Amino acid sequence: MEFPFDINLLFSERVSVLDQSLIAGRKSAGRPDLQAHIATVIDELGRASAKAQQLTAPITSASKLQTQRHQLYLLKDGESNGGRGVVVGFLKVGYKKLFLLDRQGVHIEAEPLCVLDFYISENLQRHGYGLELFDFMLKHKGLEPVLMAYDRPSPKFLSFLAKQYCLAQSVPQVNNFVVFEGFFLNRSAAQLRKVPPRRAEGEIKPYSLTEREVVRQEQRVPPWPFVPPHSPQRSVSSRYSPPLSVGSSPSRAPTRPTTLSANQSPQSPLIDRCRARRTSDQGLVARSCLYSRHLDFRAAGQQDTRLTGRSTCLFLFLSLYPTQKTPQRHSRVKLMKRRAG
Ligand SMILES: CC(=O)SCCNC(=O)CCNC(=O)[C@H](O)C(C)(C)COP(=O)(O)OP(=O)(O)OC[C@H]1O[C@@H](n2cnc3c(N)ncnc32)[C@H](O)[C@@H]1OP(=O)(O)O
Repeated sequence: MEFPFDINLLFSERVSVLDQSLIAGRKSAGRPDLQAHIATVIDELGRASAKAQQLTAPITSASKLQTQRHQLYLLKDGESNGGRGVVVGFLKVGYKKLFLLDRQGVHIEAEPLCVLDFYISENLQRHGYGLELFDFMLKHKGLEPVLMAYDRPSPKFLSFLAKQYCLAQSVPQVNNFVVFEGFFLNRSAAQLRKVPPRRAEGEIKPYSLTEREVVRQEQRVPPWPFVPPHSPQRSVSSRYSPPLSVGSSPSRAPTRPTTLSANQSPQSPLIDRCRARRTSDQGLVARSCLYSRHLDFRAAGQQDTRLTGRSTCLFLFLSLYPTQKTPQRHSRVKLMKRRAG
């Protein structure tokens, strides 16, 4: 591929490695004019590759390279074009977090180096340039081709991989990436992570969401002190109950509007029921405040020291049953006070 400027001035090495900075060697650093030419070369290569693969739009361009953490290996022939050089082709790679299926159909989370785009000028294909470029990248990355993933490889590229690296047996996937037999072997446990089986209600979530999901699961059913053992919230453990936050009221059963009629004395059963509800509401408020405080502390990565130890149990017991006067309560409070010191 020829350009109206000197390729050797832009790229000093036979193979140049470009990244977000679009700098190829010391010459182009701090030279916006040279960087503009480099951008022109990348854009032209991206367009030619897209055309060769019959893609609707290029997947490689200078602006894309500047925003993505990919690496582009560019091969030139410095002697051609009267000594001004020509660009032979390029290979673009990058790490991607993928959910893959191994031979047994188990979902595996991995972040392999992937071949994202690969192109050799039409008139120079089948001359060994593709192999030269690919070998350079493998050496530079210290990798074996079997450990890489391939983003929707074209028939020519599949033929290339089979011929040059004996990669023919692929492991079926549900996405566009192709991996070959041996991909899942010889990898450390840290490189491959088994993904828990799919849940009935949804898709496999990206790693970060799975982490959040764990936190949300923890918040679903608060531990005992925050919810009494026989409360409905506790028995319906699978139902989601939104975490309580500071200042919010605890949820209550809908209450019918109550108006006192003239013949109702202050000692009427209705008043007693209201008192009972007020008392239980106080307990609820105390519980919700404690629990929301506990969540806030946990979110801030701190330990809620006031909620640890035996004194906590006493505090909670008193706040949950503030007006209960029974011999059992009396002896229990005494015992707890003694333990709390
Ligand atoms: C993830 C992706 O990037 S997919 C996109 C891959 N890119 C393309 O399809 C763009 C068009 N093709 C090309 O640019 C090139 O053919 C490449 C990059 C695939 C290979 O580069 P080359 O320089 O041709 O490869 P090289 O000369 O080292 O190896 C030749 C082998 O590649 C394969 N190959 C190359 N061209 C062809 C072709 N037209 N038809 C079938 N196989 C081909 C063959 O296995 C060939 O061996 P053979 O000649 O004995 O049959």
